[in-house]
Amino acid sequence: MNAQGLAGQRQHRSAKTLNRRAQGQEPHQQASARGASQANRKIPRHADARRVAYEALLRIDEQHSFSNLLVPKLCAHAQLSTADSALVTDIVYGVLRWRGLIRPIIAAAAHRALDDIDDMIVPILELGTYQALWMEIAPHAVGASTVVLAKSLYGKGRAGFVNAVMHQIIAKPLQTWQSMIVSRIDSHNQFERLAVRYSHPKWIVEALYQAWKHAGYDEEGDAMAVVSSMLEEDNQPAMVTLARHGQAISQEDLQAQLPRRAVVQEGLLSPYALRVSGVNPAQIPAIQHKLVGVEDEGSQCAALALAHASVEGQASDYEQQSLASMPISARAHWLDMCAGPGGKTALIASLAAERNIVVSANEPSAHRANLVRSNIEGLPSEAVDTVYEHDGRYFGKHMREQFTRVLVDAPCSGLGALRRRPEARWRKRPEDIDDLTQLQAQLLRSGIDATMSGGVIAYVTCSPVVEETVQIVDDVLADPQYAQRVERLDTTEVLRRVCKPMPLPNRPGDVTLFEHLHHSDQMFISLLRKR
Ligand SMILES: C[S@@+](CC[C@H](N)C(=O)[O-])C[C@H]1O[C@@H](n2cnc3c(N)ncnc32)[C@H](O)[C@@H]1O
Repeated sequence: MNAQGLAGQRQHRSAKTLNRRAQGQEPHQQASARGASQANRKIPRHADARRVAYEALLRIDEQHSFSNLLVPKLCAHAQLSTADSALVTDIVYGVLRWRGLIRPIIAAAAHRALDDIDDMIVPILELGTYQALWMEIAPHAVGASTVVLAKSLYGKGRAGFVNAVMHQIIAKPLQTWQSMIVSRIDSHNQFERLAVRYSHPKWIVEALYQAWKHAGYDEEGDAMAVVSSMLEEDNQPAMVTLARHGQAISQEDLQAQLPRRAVVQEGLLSPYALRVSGVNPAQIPAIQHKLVGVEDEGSQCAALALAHASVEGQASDYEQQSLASMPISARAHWLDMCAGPGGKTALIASLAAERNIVVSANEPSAHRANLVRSNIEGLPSEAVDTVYEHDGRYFGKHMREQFTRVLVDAPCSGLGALRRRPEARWRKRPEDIDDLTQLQAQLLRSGIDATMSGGVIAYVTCSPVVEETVQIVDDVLADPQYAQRVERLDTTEVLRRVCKPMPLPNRPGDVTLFEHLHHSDQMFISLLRKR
């Protein structure tokens, strides 16, 4: 199958789905196995783990559910054991991550296009393929359990088909399938080859390539090999990272609260970070008391960069004269303009409080604004004076030059955090980025306008995509209204000063953190100062 064949197959498939949606029908309402399926699909209590995984996949596809919310809910409903719940999570997340390769394998093994296979059977084959080729589960046992699942839901006929396809699939190891499928793609189409090998949409592979080329790291080495490493990282589950809220608790006291079984690693980038696995964060007392949050290290670096960049002139005077004895309204203020759910708010507000500075947070979504309020409960009451629910563009107009530091953690495509959201890569569209860039630029302008002379603005995204990052900053700074009034700071210098030693670009200016280099989410940080 050539590149166009694979891409065409996916497009055709989604066109088929969209067409059904346009007619008011969900995909499951038309395929041939459907009549029986609806009755059989009600998950019984104590259902088999694979049956729960199947239901999760269907609902994620049909109802656009989020896997991180749906899977625990279904596992709880089915009263699965902890081990079975972990199995369901592994399988569902694995299929969601790898389906860009799993689907061509199924099509090749079935000797037919995926569109010619019943929509209700494809997820059963996806689950079987992932378990047989990716997990260390005996392939023949997987084949048998996959056939049993198909038979129990859709009867003997379809189980026979599943049996035949699974038989083909387990006959070859993953590497053989991978090479075979990739070799069918034109060797000149390197992006498509990487897209299929590492199961990403091609446009994301191209966007990551461009992001790397712009990021200013050592140019030695093959950029395509670097992109392969990034894609590989996207397919690995991320470790949980904790962020201590400033001096609220020491690293030692936090470690003492972790259960013995926890695997603990010092932060790689942030002095406030602790990486953990084998522990449910919700059960750690310091998390319950909001002295510590769950926050990726890239985000922690962004918060630290804002807090430690040098302010000058009026902003510097304000910060130095800000005293605990002063009323809150008279103290220096920082603004967290796009704050929900409040991970960065808690860290920057704890750092600000150490200097008698107050943070104002803002989040237009009421639900997310409440998450911000909840996230800051462990901080001293004067650390955050208000959680506004405005559109961020309000501040540049109505609170001009009020803040000494402003964080614009802009809404973005989130392509830098794909490893945390297994289904996200298939839901994003290049048009999503076009829709966001205008808002991103307006929020940055608003942030600059809300900053007083000598103050600092951090423009941050958890996306490395050039159009959402460096291009936004370049365009705003090229505008004559801002060109003379704003200078770009050297973010590499600030991160070198406040974070642990880490790879940084070879030139001064903005920094993009990359999963494969920093083992954090991909985070873009640009620091600007108002003249
Ligand atoms: C990347 S998230 C922020 C993450 C947050 N800073 C944290 O660390 O937890 C972007 C946020 O911007 C909010 N947002 C969307 N449109 C906005 C607007 N017009 N003005 C301000 N915030 C907006 C979104 O609701 C979302 O919560």
